[in-house]
Amino acid sequence: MEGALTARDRVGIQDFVLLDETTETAFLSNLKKRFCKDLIYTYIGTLLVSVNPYKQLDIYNKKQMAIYMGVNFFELPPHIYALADNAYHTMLTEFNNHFILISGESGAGKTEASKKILQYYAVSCPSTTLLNTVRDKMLMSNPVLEAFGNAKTLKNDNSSRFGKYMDIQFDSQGDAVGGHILNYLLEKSRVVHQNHGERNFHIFYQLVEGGEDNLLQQMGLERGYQHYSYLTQGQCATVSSINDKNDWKSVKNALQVIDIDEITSNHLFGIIAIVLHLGNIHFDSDNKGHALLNNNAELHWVSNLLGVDAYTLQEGLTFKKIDAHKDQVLSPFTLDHAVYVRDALAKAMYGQTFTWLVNKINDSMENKDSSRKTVIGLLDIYGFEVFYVNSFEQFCINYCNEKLQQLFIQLTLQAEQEEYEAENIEWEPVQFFNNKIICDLVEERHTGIISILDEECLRPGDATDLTFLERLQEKMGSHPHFVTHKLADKMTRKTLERGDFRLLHYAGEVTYCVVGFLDKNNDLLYRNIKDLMCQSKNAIVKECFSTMDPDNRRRPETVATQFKSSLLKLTEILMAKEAWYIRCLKSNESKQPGQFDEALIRHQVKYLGLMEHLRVRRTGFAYRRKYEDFLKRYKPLCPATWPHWRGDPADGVELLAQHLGYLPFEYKMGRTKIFIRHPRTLYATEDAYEKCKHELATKLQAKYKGYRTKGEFKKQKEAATKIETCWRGAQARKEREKREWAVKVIRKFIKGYMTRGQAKVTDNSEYLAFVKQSYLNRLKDNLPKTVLDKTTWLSPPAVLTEASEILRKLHYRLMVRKYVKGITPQKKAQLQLKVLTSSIFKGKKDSYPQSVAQPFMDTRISENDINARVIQMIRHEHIKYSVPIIKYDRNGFKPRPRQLILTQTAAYVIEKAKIKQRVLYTALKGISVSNLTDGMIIFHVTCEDSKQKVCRYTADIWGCQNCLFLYKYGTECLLIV
Ligand SMILES: Nc1ncnc2c1ncn2[C@@H]1O[C@H](COP(=O)(O)OP(=O)(O)OP(=O)(O)O)[C@@H](O)[C@H]1O
Repeated sequence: MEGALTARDRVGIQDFVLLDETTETAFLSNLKKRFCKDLIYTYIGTLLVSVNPYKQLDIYNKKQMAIYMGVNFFELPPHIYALADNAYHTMLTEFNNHFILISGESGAGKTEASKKILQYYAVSCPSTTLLNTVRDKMLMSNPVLEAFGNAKTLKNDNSSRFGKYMDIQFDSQGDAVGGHILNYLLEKSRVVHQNHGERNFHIFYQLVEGGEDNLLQQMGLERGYQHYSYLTQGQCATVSSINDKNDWKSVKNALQVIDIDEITSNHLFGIIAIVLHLGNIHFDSDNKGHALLNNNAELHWVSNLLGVDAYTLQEGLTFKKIDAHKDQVLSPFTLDHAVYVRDALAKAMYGQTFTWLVNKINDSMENKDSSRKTVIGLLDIYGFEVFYVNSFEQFCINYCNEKLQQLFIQLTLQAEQEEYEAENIEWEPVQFFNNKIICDLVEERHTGIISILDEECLRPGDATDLTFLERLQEKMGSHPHFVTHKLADKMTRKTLERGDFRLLHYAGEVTYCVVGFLDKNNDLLYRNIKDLMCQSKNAIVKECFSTMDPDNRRRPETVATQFKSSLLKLTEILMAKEAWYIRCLKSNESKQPGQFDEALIRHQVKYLGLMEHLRVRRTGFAYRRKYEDFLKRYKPLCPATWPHWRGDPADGVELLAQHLGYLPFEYKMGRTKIFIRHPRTLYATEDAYEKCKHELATKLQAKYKGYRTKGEFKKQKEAATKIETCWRGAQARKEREKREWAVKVIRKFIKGYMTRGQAKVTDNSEYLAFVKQSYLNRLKDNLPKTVLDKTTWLSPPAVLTEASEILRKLHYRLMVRKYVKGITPQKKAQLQLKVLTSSIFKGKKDSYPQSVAQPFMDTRISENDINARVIQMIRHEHIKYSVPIIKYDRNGFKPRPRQLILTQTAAYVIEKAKIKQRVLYTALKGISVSNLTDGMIIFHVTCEDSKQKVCRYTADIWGCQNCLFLYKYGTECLLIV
């Protein structure tokens, strides 16, 4: 695609600066050559000349946009995208404000150009969801403003009938973050009157053609423009290039995007309906010539839609209220006057609504972030107009174009030449027509046309359009750019009516008809009507009329003066920004594609000052910069100036230029600036800078990374040291605490030791506890292992003497118990025998000691011995083990085995033993020892003895004649049955 485009673009010369000759013929021939090949754009340096092709060209798609993004001006064929992109990038690099002045006559393609630029920014700028919303609002403001502010004229089917200056705000990243629109002088007269072949504003037709049935019904409207007198005066409501039905849908959709909700939209369309109904209100006159309303239905709809009293409205349309002292007098209007008031109301309502709409759009596009932004302004203002009949509106529009041409001259031709002079640059002056003389003719205080018009509007007495003309003639007299029928020579007079005046504009002659000048300039609305509108239920009408002129008593500024002031402000806004120019040329009057009307284009080339601009560009310099700025930007390109140039900036720049290989004719050194002749030289420098920037960036990046890593390392080291210090501190504190604790413990220990003999007090309690614990611990490991070991028991500290003794006893008991438990019945029997023997023989028999170690093989104990021993044993208090014995129940002698601890029941046992003893002595017939090793001693008792209760009783139990007393031993228990 790019290749194809470049190939096509080899036709003609892309930049007029490179033309061999700077004649008008050569210029037009190049323009035509390119136009015939659909190459509608050509440069004059950085100025873009655009010729309206009147056909859709395939050069505005996203692919094309991508090709032009971030590419230097002259690297690609001329295009509006190239200009938009360069303005954008210059704004970003220099961080300053810019504006793109789009000029040309009506129908030359200004609005289209501004739309293309907006679309380009919408696609090329970085986007986020939020930014997309802003972007959509900016884009969608166009169809809304076009619907309400554009109309079909003889020159253009979509002619802007208002001036528009739109600021696109960018943040430092280059994101489009907001927008603001300034609107200038809407051609309100079109609401009530259209010339033949022209239409009212598009929105009226869109509503009656595309509006939904119920909406139309609600507003009392009928489908079709033919029902409305405000829409039929031009007799050309249907236009082939306009599709009102589709446009209606787009507008409704766009209103939503710009945050206008359904209720507000209905109020907005309600106003359109009110205007249409107003247009259908007709008046008759009574026999006194006073106006009478003859169409109550329309009045009803107007009052209904406005939400005001119908009678008051009727009164306002047919009477003037005059304050006479404290009373109010109603003065009836003539028929013409009533029509005038009706139209004035319709115009005011539409005009105010348009301003409201612009404000609403501004609200929705507003960026509330207060950070600094740069802007690119787009100025799309109505182009120079010459109609068959030109009125006050054309006068204002053409005055506006004069001002813009003046600005162009000031910023390009004049300023440029003055600068060369000031900078001492050799220069061959280029002659150009300075239109300041015409601007002065229109706007000069006291003597300008606007001042005279205002005077006529404001002076008391019967001022009329004709008296205004007379005053003009008086004051302007011999001005070379002003002619009237009276002042003209014979030849010219033929072309002028008596009520006309002619201005020789920079773009050509325009004859203005003075009729309506005073009324349009006054733009008055009677107070009673205004007050009534303030009471309207339609929120927009109410808001608009309430804020109209807050100071009700002061006469508002005239329309022309307001317009003059707003243009002055606009000039100031533009002068503070860097300018980019698009000069639009109309290719033919009949809006036909492929037609290159040479005469028409020659005329435009002439009045737009393109030849002069070309000459200045060719002999002049494309680029200039202050030495300091130039050096600041490009110093990295030369080792001598990088990184710092300490000497005179001019010398630094000279060195830089030489290092970059600038040829002597390519640049000039001025007093404070360097002037570079061709953009190519600058772009080559810029490319070298970009390349160098990358290298520098890599170096910087490396340095920065190193610096950051170092910093990071330093930080880490510092952190480590800190942590270490903290940790050490914590450790030291811990150590100190430990030591303190140890000291305390030792101190306590010593104190405890010193007072160990005393009763337990605070000072020795811990020590004693320690001593106890350590004694018990030691004791635990050093307990005597055998029952016979009587020496091993550790000697206790004083505090534990008693406890130690108890423990010792317990331990021995436990050992004894264990020992006893571990004794086999045989061994037990042996032992018992041994014990018995010991009690019998110890100390009595010489051989006794030797017998102790000898196990008994049989018993040689006499029955009496045993008997006596048993009794002794029973009596023995040291039997400490539980013994199951028979307890004799006194009531019935029922045996009941009972577990008794003998130590606790010694008395009882003894008592029983006595009984037994008695039994034994009386009933015992003999004792025998079992031959078996069952450890049984058998007591033989006679059972016949009836007195022997025990025996009898035992016999009951055993069921035998011979009662058995079984005395079982050999276990730890003693059993008596
Ligand atoms: N680049 C273009 N490509 C195709 N058609 C174009 C182009 N520029 C303009 N036109 C056609 O010319 C018509 C008039 O253009 P535009 O409305 O931009 O003129 P204008 O200079 O803004 O006029 P006015 O001053 O009356 O508003 C457009 O409706 C469109 O049909």
